[in-house]
Amino acid sequence: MRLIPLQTAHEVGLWSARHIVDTINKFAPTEDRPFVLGLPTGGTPLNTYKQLINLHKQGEVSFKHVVTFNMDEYCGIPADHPESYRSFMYNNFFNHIDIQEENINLLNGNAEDHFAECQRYEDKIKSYGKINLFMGGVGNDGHIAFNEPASSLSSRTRIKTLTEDTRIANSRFFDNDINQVPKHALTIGVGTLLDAEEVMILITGHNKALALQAAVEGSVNHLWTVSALQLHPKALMVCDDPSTAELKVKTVKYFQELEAENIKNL
Ligand SMILES: N[C@@H]1[C@@H](O)[C@H](O)[C@@H](COP(=O)(O)O)O[C@@H]1O
Repeated sequence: MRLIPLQTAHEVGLWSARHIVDTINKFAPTEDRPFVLGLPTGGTPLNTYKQLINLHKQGEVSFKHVVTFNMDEYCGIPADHPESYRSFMYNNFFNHIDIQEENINLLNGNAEDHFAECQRYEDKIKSYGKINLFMGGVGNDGHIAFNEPASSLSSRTRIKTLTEDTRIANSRFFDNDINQVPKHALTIGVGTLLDAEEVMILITGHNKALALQAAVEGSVNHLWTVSALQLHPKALMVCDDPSTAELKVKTVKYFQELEAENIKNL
């Protein structure tokens, strides 16, 4: 695991966007060999999306040959609901870049047959071989995508019941009214995420400090599904200072030293 200890959420946005752009450009995608990018929603990645749009406008990256797969989607709200993850992605990212509509993959939370919809998604990912880089956030309770505590660490895309904690946390997007927050969502599984070539998790704010501690210093544990990344050969945690509050000083110091070495060796 590589942990990038930064100061602010803004820096997390800059660093992660630069990492995505550099990884896409190094891959040099073409129509026949597209770059496959996994994407999250939430408040945390907003800085990254803004910065990716800036870098695109400055001509530093094209998304023409990038295929995207989003992590999750609510069930039971219309696709054009302002808080659907589809709306979030178009409003905050897709409408501002040169991605081709047919390269955007989103789960349909209103599919009549959830099982078939989730299988279709898994099959579509497989048709590209693998996801090259999956970006994610983390819930206060350490969930990744909507893999709530006690999710199987080998789970695949499926329907999940959201915990009350998650619905309370997400009620800030629904007039602070938990009754408006959907009770179910379709989500990629922990196993789906672990299959990606590289996983980059963004962690900002003091309310994520326990999740980061569980991810880095805890043991692999299905109650903190983000801890499954300890099993991934190329996992990257990009953090701001408040989110590291529960880590041991020596843990943060070690990762700071590693990054200082990396910069020296560039
Ligand atoms: N399903 C999403 C997750 O993918 C996201 O990581 C989490 C944290 O969101 P935020 O970044 O707003 O704290 O919220 C939701 O539960």
